[in-house]
Amino acid sequence: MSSSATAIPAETPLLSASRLISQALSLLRDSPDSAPSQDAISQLQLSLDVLTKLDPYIESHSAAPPAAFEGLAQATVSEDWAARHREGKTAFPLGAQFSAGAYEGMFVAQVAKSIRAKRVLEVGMFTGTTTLCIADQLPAGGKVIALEIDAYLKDFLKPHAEKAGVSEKIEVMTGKAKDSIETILKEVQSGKAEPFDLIFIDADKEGYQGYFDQIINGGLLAKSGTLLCDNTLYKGSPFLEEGSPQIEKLLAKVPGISVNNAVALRKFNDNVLQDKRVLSTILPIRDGVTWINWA
Ligand SMILES: C[S@@+](CC[C@H](N)C(=O)[O-])C[C@H]1O[C@@H](n2cnc3c(N)ncnc32)[C@H](O)[C@@H]1O
Repeated sequence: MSSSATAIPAETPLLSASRLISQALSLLRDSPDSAPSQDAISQLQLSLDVLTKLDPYIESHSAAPPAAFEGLAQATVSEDWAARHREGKTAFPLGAQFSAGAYEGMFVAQVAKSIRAKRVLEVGMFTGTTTLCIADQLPAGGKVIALEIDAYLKDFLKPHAEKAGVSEKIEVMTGKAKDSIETILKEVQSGKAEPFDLIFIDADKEGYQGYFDQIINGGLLAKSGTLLCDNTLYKGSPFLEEGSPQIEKLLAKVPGISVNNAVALRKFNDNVLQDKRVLSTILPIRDGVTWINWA
């Protein structure tokens, strides 16, 4: 484990919520036989507000996405993903929640802008909400190469990218990301293409370590480049003790959580931390984003 041996207290919104919950629990424990304490209930309600209003507030007070984002978001939300999967158009059962949304899309785009990125790689595109945000922030001649297993999703993004006027800045490579990265690696290693200024890994979670190894071992990330990896705080699972009753309960009770993803991301976080070639910080952005640079 990293971090200083001396813990400096962090006064955060999550700490406010946890303090309120802890006080409510004490009130409930002190009156086990009577009706639930009204104080406890109102404290739990307040902590619920602090927790559930955090992400919407961040989103409403962060940079807005490009105008064409709205149509793409609406199409993403109204699509019948279960039907598309039954028809064999998507390899996996997808859903609107697979999109990183406006706030995270714009965060990735702002990173691209701040480092003056010209070449960006996105591993796992879905409907391209983040792709669109990135492309909108790239300078003329800039390119985001998005890797996506489903050709259906490439077609899904097309009209929205055209409407946004960023089609020439987006190249979607369909097929398994591992194979697409291998193809790109050959181009970069033979000098036919430049390494990437920014890479965003957001495909299958069990594949993260493999993508990281391909990228870092193969020199796909430019020397001053930034690598971002999504979902590294996967629903709260990595920081609950492995094998504990708490993690078992989380895995059993949180809808849509995958045990394999939880295991893979816990290992991935440990490996990244121990990899002396890179410097990394986990940012509590939505489901967690790890920010990685060369050490
Ligand atoms: C979480 S979504 C990506 C969200 C997107 N990056 C965003 O910011 O909105 C993951 C995507 O990765 C794709 N995917 C999963 N496994 C893949 C693989 N082995 N190769 C390529 N794409 C894959 C899925 O089809 C899905 O569209």
